[in-house]
Amino acid sequence: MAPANSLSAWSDLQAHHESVGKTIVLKDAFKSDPKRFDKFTRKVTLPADISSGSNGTDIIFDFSKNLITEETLDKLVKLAEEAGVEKKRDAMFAGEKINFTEGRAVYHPALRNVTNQPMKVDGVDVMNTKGGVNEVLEHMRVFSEQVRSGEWKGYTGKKLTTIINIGIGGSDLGPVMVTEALKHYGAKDLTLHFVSNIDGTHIAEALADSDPETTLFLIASKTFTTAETTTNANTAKTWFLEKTGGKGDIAKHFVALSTNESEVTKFGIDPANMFGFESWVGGRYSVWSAIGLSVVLYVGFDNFHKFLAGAHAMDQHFQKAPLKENIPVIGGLLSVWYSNFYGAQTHLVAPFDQYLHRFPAYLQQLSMESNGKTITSDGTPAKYTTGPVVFGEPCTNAQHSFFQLVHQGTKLIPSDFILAAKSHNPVSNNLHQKMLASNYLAQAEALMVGKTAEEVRAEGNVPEELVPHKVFMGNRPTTSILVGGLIGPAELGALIVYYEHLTFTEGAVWDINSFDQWGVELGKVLAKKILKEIDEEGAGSGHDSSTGGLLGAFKAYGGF
Ligand SMILES: O=P(O)(O)OC[C@H]1O[C@](O)(CO)[C@@H](O)[C@@H]1O
Repeated sequence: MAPANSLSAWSDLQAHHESVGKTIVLKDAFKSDPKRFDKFTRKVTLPADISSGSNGTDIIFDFSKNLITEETLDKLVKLAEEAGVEKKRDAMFAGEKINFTEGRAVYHPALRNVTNQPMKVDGVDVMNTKGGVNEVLEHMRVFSEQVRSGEWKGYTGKKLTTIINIGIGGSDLGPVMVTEALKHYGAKDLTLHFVSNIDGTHIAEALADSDPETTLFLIASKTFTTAETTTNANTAKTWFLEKTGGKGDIAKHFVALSTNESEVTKFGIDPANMFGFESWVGGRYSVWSAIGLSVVLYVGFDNFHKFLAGAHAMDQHFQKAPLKENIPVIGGLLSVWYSNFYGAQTHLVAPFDQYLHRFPAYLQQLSMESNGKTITSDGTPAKYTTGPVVFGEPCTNAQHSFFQLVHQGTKLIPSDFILAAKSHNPVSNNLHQKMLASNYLAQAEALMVGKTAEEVRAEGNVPEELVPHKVFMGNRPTTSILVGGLIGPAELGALIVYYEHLTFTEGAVWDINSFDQWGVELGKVLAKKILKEIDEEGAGSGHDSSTGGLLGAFKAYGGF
């Protein structure tokens, strides 16, 4: 594919930005077009049998508070066409090796293919082959039901009531985020810990809280070679064997979620207790795979299945909807619009939902590990900016911390606000929910309409020298996502996949490979070398004076 800036739609958008984009005033656009909300709002509906609402759940994506006209959207769609977004999407769903730097298919949609469409990689039916998607799902179902019912017992015959998932990156962030988001559905008699950091505090705190007789360890690692995970897993194994006086049965207390059977076996886990998946599942897309076992254990298989089904519904929308109606495509094109034509460097995602408090952290890996790239498909550097810095926190908390900058700072920060119409906890007669919703609506409105100097003065009693400080420029774009009911498993699945395919669309336009992650390697290699040097005499070799100086100081102060 060609670099994005060589496409004629790109130059067209540049001209359009100069003539139209720069001058759009959103509040005026709403005044002059009463149908603007309808024109730029899109909806998916999740069917009743999977959704949390008895009549199904609508999820509304209101793009109308973005700096676009109908012409802008048409031109962005043209860009997607010229960049081959549909072709690339179809290649992904056809199991082609679109991860061209690793020679791999990108086939995580198969993991949530609950309607069992034929899906093949290299001619192999990945759904029904031995060890394939359906077989692993069945293994997850059986195992989770055994653990949840107490039929699966620890080495002294007790029910397992503590689950410690040891993994990092995609083998941690998805399970953490989803179990938090679905806490309402979680088994109340299970305690979950997620240990990811190599900082010994993380595993030590989890172990301190746990009883070896009733603890199940899930060692979650696609490669089973990640230093943090293998080190934490070995520490957990040593703790388990010490605490049980060597009587503890690893087979009853340790399972592996991985693609690497030989490393799993070397660690001492019986391959019968391994839940596998394939190399075509990228780490940041792996919560749908065996890596989601902690989710299944916590919320139960039926809920996990609904989670997959909600994701599948969004996959189908992405595959079938025309580009102009295609919700993740529009989201991705808006990101391109702001990044490449307005110079925006960031993207804020603020869920107005406490259960979604880890959603932004999850999206950071999804987006930034996927599209934090410079090199395009022909091996040359992109001459345009690519993946934005994604950040966020739940609201209303974020409003009381960094929203000052979003409202009055010098940067343009395109923002997504997410709200569910219904709360799982309608306490105080829904007072909290109504206040939450009023903030969700008010923030987007305030960011758009702003406040002029005249309006500040009209409030009265404002000293003239304070007027400029109280002005809000407004015209700051937001996308409002409204789940028309509760956020249950299916709704969550659909929301995640919206962002997955938004990220896909961005990468497809930018002509980069969204599916590798070479950028994490260099630091890993250097850390290995330095780890050795900590145990050797001196302050290492071949380092710059800062690294060498700090290494020496660390050894002296730490007594190493
Ligand atoms: O599941 P693994 O193989 O332990 O990898 C963990 C994470 O590490 C990364 O490779 C980055 O270092 C991520 O892409 C991945 O999700």
